[in-house]
Amino acid sequence: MSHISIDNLSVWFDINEGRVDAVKNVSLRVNQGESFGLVGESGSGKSTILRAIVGLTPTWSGAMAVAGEELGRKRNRAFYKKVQMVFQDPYASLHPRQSVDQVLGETLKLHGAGDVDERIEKLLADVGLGPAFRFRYPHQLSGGQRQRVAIARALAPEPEILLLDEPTSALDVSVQAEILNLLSDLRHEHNLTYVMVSHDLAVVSHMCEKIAVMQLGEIVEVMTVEEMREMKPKHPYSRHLLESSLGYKRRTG
Ligand SMILES: Nc1ncnc2c1ncn2[C@@H]1O[C@H](COP(=O)(O)OP(=O)(O)OP(=O)(O)O)[C@@H](O)[C@H]1O
Repeated sequence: MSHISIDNLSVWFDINEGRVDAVKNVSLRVNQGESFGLVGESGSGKSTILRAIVGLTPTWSGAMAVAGEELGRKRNRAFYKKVQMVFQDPYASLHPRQSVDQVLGETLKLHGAGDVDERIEKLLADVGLGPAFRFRYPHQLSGGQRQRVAIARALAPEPEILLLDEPTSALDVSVQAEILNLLSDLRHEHNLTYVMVSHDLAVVSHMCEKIAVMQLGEIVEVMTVEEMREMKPKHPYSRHLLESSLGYKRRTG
């Protein structure tokens, strides 16, 4: 059974100028423990798929299921215990007036955890932050450290699935690899399933086993990382994306 299954998902937004069809008839399957990448140009609908899974898009049709349970219109606490999201911008995702202790403590209490002190220290250690970080505020942290705190918060309910929306693109290049390596280690240590959005093919090829290429709201191709590395994408848009990411010019004649 797939850990995440999506069938014929369409998501649209009704705005003043008319209707935006952000995701069109998308189907995908993610197995337990797998890391699944969504790539494609800006505006192709990648983040909208993650937002639809967590219940942040009001208008959608199709079917979505997580761990065999069909998702309805509302998500309950049990859902958020299973599925957590890490956003792109760790500056926006942490409340400036909440210390690390408060951020993690509140999340743990919300999900009914006991031994909160011990769990906070364990979460900090899991994301490579020492106990000294516990009483810091976001403005006292670097971008990479903030993203580590955001990841610790996502891990607090002991989820099965992490949805990662460009988790390193707001960070300095020098810390991007550190955070990606941390996420890889955490996946193996906690047996997590990932769906990761990125427009950087190097990032998804490092992180994911399967990659879906999106264009204009549709998935045009799903390929394995081996197929991608061997330059075997079938769809012309996937080939274009791959070639441009390698900075590599096709010879035309
Ligand atoms: N709340 C919203 N209201 C109206 N249109 C929206 C809304 N959210 C997203 N869209 C539109 O839906 C489309 C898909 O957006 P989405 O953010 O999913 O793309 P993306 O592939 O994740 O892009 P990026 O890589 O730039 O984040 C875009 O045309 C976007 O403008």
